[in-house]
Amino acid sequence: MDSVIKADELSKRFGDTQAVDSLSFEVRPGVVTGFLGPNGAGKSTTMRMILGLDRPTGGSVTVHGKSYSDLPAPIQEVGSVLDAKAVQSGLTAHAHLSWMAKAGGVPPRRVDEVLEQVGLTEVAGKRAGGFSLGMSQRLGIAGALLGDPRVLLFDEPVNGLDPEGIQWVRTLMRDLAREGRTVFVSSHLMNEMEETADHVLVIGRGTLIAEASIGELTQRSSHAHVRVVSPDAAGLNEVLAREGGVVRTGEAGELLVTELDSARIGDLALEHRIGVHELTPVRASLEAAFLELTADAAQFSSTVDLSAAAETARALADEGSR
Ligand SMILES: Nc1ncnc2c1ncn2[C@@H]1O[C@H](COP(=O)(O)OP(=O)(O)OP(=O)(O)O)[C@@H](O)[C@H]1O
Repeated sequence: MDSVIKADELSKRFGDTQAVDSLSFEVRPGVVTGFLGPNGAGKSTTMRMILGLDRPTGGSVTVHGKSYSDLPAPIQEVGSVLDAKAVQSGLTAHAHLSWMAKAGGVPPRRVDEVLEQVGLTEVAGKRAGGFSLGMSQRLGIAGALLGDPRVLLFDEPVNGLDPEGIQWVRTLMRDLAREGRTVFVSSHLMNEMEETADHVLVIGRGTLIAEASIGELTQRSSHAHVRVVSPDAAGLNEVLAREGGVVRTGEAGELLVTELDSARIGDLALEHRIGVHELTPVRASLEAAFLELTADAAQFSSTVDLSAAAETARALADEGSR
């Protein structure tokens, strides 16, 4: 499918800081695309440039082939939450959204619809300034959905949310993508992206370090394997090795097999009349897969900034293990 957001050699310099450095990428509709990178990597600046809030110092970024300022009805094409606390704190939730609707040419009935959608109907008449961070995130999301846009940008949307709020945001993003919308969401947490995104762009020091689908990344990784428990582990080990399996033995005597999938392992066990008590495909964690990917990129690609890749992998792994 055609890309909706397209960055071409996009760059932004603030004084001595190269916040975004010749970044090229495309974001497609119908999936959640994660924008992953450690703090300060340039994610917010990139999102601000997509929304026309920061001017690129080089390159360009477009939405549906146009720069944001050239979109005829921006709020009805692109919805965003950059800073959940950026509401007019003196207004009620309802008044804040009504003001946004009026400014954006959106019918007033949408206000009640989006309040309902984000679960804020009960507190619609309360001042937004008194909202908790979770409620503010919901209000920010209501504002993003107001114009029923086909493109949604979320900058660190789960920061400060409780587990129930996090689950709610994840489900919402997946639902929006399933409706065919383009969902672009930033995070500095690898684990977060693993649960939410279908595809990830990884940036470090303003440059693109890796791009992959989550499935590709975690299934192709050498850390992906099949866990097999058998009363005749030694016999099965021999059979699997003969058929091209690479077998390690785990701490509890289980077999950890790569190069053969679970169906083939099950068939071979049956053929040789060997009992199997457990047969579980285990995906690699995104973290392990990413460390491997950046190591590969460092080995094979001259276009990747090696020290940035290593630094990014380290920073993301540190965050993940915290
Ligand atoms: N208005 C600004 N003036 C000067 N420097 C800036 C400005 N905005 C961002 N920067 C710098 O640009 C770099 C990228 O920042 P950016 O906020 O885009 O990163 P990020 O990946 O979104 O990280 P975070 O999650 O911490 O916001 C950082 O070094 C930051 O200090």
